[in-house]
Amino acid sequence: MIDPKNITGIILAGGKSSRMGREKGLILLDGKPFIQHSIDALRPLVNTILIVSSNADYDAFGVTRVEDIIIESGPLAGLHSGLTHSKTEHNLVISCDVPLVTTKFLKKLLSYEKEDYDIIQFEAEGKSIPLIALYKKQCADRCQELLANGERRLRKLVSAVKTKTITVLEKERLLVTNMNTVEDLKTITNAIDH
Ligand SMILES: Nc1nc2c(ncn2[C@@H]2O[C@H](COP(=O)(O)OP(=O)(O)OP(=O)(O)O)[C@@H](O)[C@H]2O)c(=O)[nH]1
Repeated sequence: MIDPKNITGIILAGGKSSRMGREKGLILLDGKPFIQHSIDALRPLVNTILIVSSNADYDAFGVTRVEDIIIESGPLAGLHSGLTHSKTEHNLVISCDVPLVTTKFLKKLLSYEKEDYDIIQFEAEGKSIPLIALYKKQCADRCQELLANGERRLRKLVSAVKTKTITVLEKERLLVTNMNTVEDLKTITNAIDH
């Protein structure tokens, strides 16, 4: 397992939340904002947490906030900024809209560290999940090159570097639920209430 002092937690929260209609990271689930769920899941595994967003409302969470260096360019640019600001080789990256992710689940990403991958990500039902993943800081340079070429697709980064993909178990599927719409929120609120 990697020492927490060698890992930074990076939470991407700089999106437009246009499908949800309000700032996703601030939505309450079980009385706690999504972003606080992410902070709590990361906290035991890392010494430093960075929120990547231009929204100063996130300053209320007592965590360092950094802004995108390349603006209006989506999650790849958020990742670029987070990795550029990070002072550690290893970086646990999550989006702010997966509030059911747990520490135990994230720990799985840390167990392959000796194999020297640039990215260790999950996949579920044939779809990769690069926004719940472990990244080497050196990926920042590749992000920058891609963005400079007008590329915004995270999967272009994933396919360009040494990547390990771990399949999410059936019983873990709920944990990676991505909340993009009010419907998603209703479905999940019902699922965890029952
Ligand atoms: N820092 C940063 N994060 C971003 C950016 N775009 C998206 N994200 C984050 O990346 C994750 C996935 O974003 P999406 O759900 O694809 O996009 P979104 O803009 O948040 O939502 P929609 O407007 O509904 O597409 C979320 O945690 C976003 O906050 C960006 O330009 N900068």
